[in-house]
Amino acid sequence: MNGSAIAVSGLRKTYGDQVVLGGIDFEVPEGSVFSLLGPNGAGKTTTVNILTTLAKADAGTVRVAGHDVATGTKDVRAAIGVTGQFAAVDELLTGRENLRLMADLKRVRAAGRVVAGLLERFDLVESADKPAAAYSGGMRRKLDLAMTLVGTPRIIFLDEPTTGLDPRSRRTMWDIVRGLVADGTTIFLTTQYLEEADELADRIAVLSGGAIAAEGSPDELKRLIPGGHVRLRFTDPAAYRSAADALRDVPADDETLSLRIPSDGSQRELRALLDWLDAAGVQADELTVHTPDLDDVFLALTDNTRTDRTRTDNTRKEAIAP
Ligand SMILES: Nc1ncnc2c1ncn2[C@@H]1O[C@H](COP(=O)(O)OP(=O)(O)OP(=O)(O)O)[C@@H](O)[C@H]1O
Repeated sequence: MNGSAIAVSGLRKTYGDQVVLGGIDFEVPEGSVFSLLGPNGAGKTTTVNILTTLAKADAGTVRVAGHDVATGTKDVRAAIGVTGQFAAVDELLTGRENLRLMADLKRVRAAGRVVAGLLERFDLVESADKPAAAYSGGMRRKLDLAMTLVGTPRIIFLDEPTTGLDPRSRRTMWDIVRGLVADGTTIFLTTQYLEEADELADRIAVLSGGAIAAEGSPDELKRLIPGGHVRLRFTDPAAYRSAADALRDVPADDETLSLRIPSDGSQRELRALLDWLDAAGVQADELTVHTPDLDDVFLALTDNTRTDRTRTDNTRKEAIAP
């Protein structure tokens, strides 16, 4: 396998006149986490579908676990696990029965032991004999992932694995993913949560306009874009307007009544900024120091079509002295 779990070259896919993937290339080393990000409609699911043999490419080559997806469909399917697609949870069956069914389908030996091990690992022992219909969203996602792991696939596709989970369940999922990677599993992750990609991914590719707009480690991507900023927020539209007039060259957002001032967030720059605001008679209600994060990378590299951006934790809030 040359150390590559997934190798994609010149991958092209169109629907009618629409070029969804305009010849993309990327490689995922074995035992790593690769995250594909992009605005809604960028082609993430299309890519996952092609890589998992559910859709056909128009051109290019895709090798997964050393097999060409076009000619080695069976071999690819035997090597991969996909959450949310192949491993559909049957609501009427219990967690244990769902796992057992999957184990039987995959002809796993010592199925009872494998199932018991997975229930334990995913902390589902207590609810193992309840129907999946009675599971919470988080438990269902855990069961879904547990079902994906039956047969120990070497490459796992996780399509938005933590959407809708509370922060604790999300962290549990992250720990599970880290455990899988520590065991040598390769993870291909799509997520709406940039914080999740930041936490888990070794490499991230940002898909936009049919091409990979940037690829690199989370830190490399953050270095691609200019530094941080200070955001001033106002509650009074008149105060906002006069501040926007006073600070003419600063990007302003009329909807949120906020101004975005480029800054590295250092104490020296903040002091100078506060002096400048005082001199200009600007009185904001909230001042936020924002260091570059993946949200910034995402917004800089894509067409700003995404509005449901999530905030990462590196935003500090500070009160302005009246
Ligand atoms: N079977 C299909 N027939 C026609 N167009 C399709 C088909 N599947 C996807 N598309 C189009 O291809 C584009 C990419 O869709 P895709 O689902 O891959 O995007 P995505 O990045 O996964 O988006 P999201 O974040 O919303 O899930 C969209 O414009 C979509 O409408």
